[in-house]
Amino acid sequence: MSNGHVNGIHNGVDKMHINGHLSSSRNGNAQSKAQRKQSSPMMPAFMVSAPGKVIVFGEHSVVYGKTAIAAAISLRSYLLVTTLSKSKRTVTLRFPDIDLNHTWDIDSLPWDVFSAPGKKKYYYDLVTGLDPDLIAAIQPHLACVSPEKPEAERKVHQKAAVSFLYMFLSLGNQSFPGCLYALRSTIPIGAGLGSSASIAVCLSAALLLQLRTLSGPHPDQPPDEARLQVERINRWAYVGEMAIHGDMASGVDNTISTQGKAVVFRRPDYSKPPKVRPLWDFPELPLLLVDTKQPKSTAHEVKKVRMLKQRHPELVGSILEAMDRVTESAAAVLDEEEFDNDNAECLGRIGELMTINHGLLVSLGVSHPRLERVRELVDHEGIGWTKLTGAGGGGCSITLLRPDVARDKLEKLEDDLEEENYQKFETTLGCDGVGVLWPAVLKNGLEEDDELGGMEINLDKFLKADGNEGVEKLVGVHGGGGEREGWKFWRVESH
Ligand SMILES: Nc1ncnc2c1ncn2[C@@H]1O[C@H](COP(=O)(O)OP(=O)(O)O)[C@@H](O)[C@H]1O
Ligand SMILES: C[C@@](O)(CCOP(=O)(O)O)CC(=O)O
Repeated sequence: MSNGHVNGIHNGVDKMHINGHLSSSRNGNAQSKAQRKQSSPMMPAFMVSAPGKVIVFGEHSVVYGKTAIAAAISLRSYLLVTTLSKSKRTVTLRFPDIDLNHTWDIDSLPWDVFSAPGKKKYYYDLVTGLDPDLIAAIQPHLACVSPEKPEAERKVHQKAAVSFLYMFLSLGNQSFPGCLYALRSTIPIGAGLGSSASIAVCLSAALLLQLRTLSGPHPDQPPDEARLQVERINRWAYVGEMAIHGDMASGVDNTISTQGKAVVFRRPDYSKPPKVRPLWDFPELPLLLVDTKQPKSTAHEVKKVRMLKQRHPELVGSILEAMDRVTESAAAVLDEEEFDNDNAECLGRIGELMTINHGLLVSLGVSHPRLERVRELVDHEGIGWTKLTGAGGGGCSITLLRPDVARDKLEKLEDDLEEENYQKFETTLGCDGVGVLWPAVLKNGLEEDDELGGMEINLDKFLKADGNEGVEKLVGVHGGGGEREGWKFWRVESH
């Protein structure tokens, strides 16, 4: 780890004090004056951001240790973290996309349960399952979240809240400063594009930054060090994902959201970290991303497959095995040096594998008539190859477009989709992973290290920003390539 200030944050030995190793503020004088951490100035407001993803191959089979290929997309979540003055002992989530605004009194949270011997976890721990006692301790603090809302909305709120509270209570301690976490996302919610994972990644990165346990990102950081930071963020984001989806979550969503670009992912042993192979040269595939606008539940679809597997272990086992072969074949094709994303034959090979993958997903029962309708429209016109992406049961599909497809055919498809209430998304694959804007100030063309100027991202404006465009403009995303001024990313590539 590098020393000194990184990104304006101290790192190094003092993190141990903050993350609970030495701190014992609740029993007063146990800590000697000499050991006590010097009071530090209030942190500036800062932002973190993490992308959504598409699973190109291997959803569901990945839950059973098979291979998946996933790529980060340009749709992202943005989290603005504001530290409150010392006297304010509250923590607030303001997530206007889902109309959630909830405040907990920090001192009323179940710190004793989370810091009990055998329960306490540290920022460097690998947590591979949720602790039922800790989940139980959180329940009373969820019960008060949006009690007046209809059941469906309440569930969405509680998922976000449980993910946050589990991470906050595991990583933090009672002397954590009062904070406000404001979140906006350009990723459609619950559409199979990894909205929950991107939020878990933002929250994990924010908490680890607040605890001063991360170094960087900074431009001259060695890739090994950057990888360690990204690994830590990912581990805790996985905990947040499990809190939403249960222990069956494979971790592919949070991994691609943290790391960015594209990855070949496998988790054969859930007690160990996954095996992740980055695909640095992931080709710019001509993809059409379509949201069916049919709500789905990942947990429900994953459970359906589990039950099917219990009823037909051998049959489902062989389907999962076939899915693994499809993904491995696709990885091999994408890895070929001569793979050319403008070449019809190359695309056809990937397209064929997508069609097979989709067929296998259908046989597991995770498609939906609205997904099949997209496939029908695309197949009828011979436009490309379509598969569902994510958990299925609704959500999104991806279509790999033939390079020679006539413009008018494509326009007709787009019109048909619009008429039938589908939403098309323009997005790029292989985008950056988790990023940090520290402090939350846009330089407006000034030099990076110019201390004098810049425009602070205003909380109120952020909360009220109009749609995806408004959010992106406010956080400094501009230009067709999604350039972001001032944002920094952990650079893990070593080539
Ligand atoms: N923009 C958002 N603001 C707040 N919470 C969100 C947002 N997007 C997603 N979430 C949380 O993530 C959950 C969706 O997770 P999930 O069903 O896995 O969908 P996805 O497939 O998009 O990841 C929601 O119920 C909500 O708790
Ligand atoms: C179905 C699954 O493979 C992917 C789920 O993706 P999403 O939540 O629909 O974005 C589940 C998992 O990998 O944990």
